[in-house]
Amino acid sequence: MSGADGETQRFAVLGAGSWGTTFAKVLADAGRDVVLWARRPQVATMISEHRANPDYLPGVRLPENLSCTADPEQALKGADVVVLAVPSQTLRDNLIGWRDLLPAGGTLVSLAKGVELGTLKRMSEVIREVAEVPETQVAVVSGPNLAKEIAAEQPTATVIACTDHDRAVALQTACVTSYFRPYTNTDVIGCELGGACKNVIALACGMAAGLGYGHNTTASLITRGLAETARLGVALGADPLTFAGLAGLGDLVATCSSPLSRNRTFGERLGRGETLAQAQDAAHGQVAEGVKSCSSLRELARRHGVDVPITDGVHRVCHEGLRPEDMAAELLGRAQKHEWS
Ligand SMILES: NC(=O)C1=CN([C@@H]2O[C@H](COP(=O)(O)OP(=O)(O)OC[C@H]3O[C@@H](n4cnc5c(N)ncnc54)[C@H](O)[C@@H]3O)[C@@H](O)[C@H]2O)C=CC1
Ligand SMILES: O=C(CO)COP(=O)(O)O
Repeated sequence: MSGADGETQRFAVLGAGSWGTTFAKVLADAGRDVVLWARRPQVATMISEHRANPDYLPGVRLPENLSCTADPEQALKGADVVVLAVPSQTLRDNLIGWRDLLPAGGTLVSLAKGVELGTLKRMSEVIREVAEVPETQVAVVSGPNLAKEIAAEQPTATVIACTDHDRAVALQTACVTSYFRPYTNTDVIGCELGGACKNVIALACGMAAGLGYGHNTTASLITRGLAETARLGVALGADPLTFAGLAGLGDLVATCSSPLSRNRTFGERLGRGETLAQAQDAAHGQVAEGVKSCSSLRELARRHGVDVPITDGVHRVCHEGLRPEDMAAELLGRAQKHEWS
């Protein structure tokens, strides 16, 4: 990777939703040369001419040194680092369209938090497969990173995970700002699992809030959610310590507690008795990844013989008509056990 200090790299951020736009702002604020790709030309025009992306980040002024285009070829021209910021279930198809434009030897970075339906692959696995690159060329960013807070330059930390430590350090250097503090990790599996699972647990916490339950219920779901995330992660080869870190507990707490979380908000609507379709309408096209990842994670856990009762309940509420109050009763009515068994 050119420029270990991050100075000479050119970044393409593909996806101008909440997180893609915010991450591009972070890179621009860090002084990097960055081009953002927006799917809709009107979004690209709005960003280029008015320094704003009001559909996703109302009230946020984007830096002057951030350019935006709706042409992927233009976004990717000369890029050393490609940041993928589209919803996880769309990553494969988008990447197939961009494959021939990707830089040889460049770093591919996933911002997406999900597990692909059908293949049950993590996003870095999808990237490796489609782009035909080694795992050392793929990095992921994951942590307590609610886009709107970061766009408002509120302090936060994150994890940049790559099996190639030097590559992770180069990215860390490239995106550090006064409000954004990245740490490195080589446990890509754990960081990705943490990011995908917390969306499902946030749906459960939202359901609990919608049912009128308080902080004890939320804390119990967060803690037992972390236990099932770690169980699954370890079965897949993750380092258990990762789940105590920013991409595990950190992201879980932020997402399960914040009204800014789309997953938690979605779950809250279900808990109040709305249907899946009503909750989807209210999301206005913004992604609540856990609604799909609950199914892929549940299947992944089944294949590895891992018990994930909260994820299973969320799947059944979202896709099999179980009522949230019945999910709560079922979770409480399970056979009693030791906390760590
Ligand atoms: N928003 C947040 O606070 C954070 C989001 N993430 C993750 O980043 C990924 C992207 O999330 P956001 O930017 O928040 O999503 P979003 O819903 O705000 O934006 C998604 C973007 O992808 C584009 N896109 C490209 N192809 C698409 C397709 N086929 N269908 C739908 N959209 C398509 C959309 O036009 C839009 O610009 C997700 O996996 C999410 O879990 C991770 C950390 C923070
Ligand atoms: O990943 C996130 C925070 O780290 C964003 O969560 P939501 O997708 O639920 O808004």
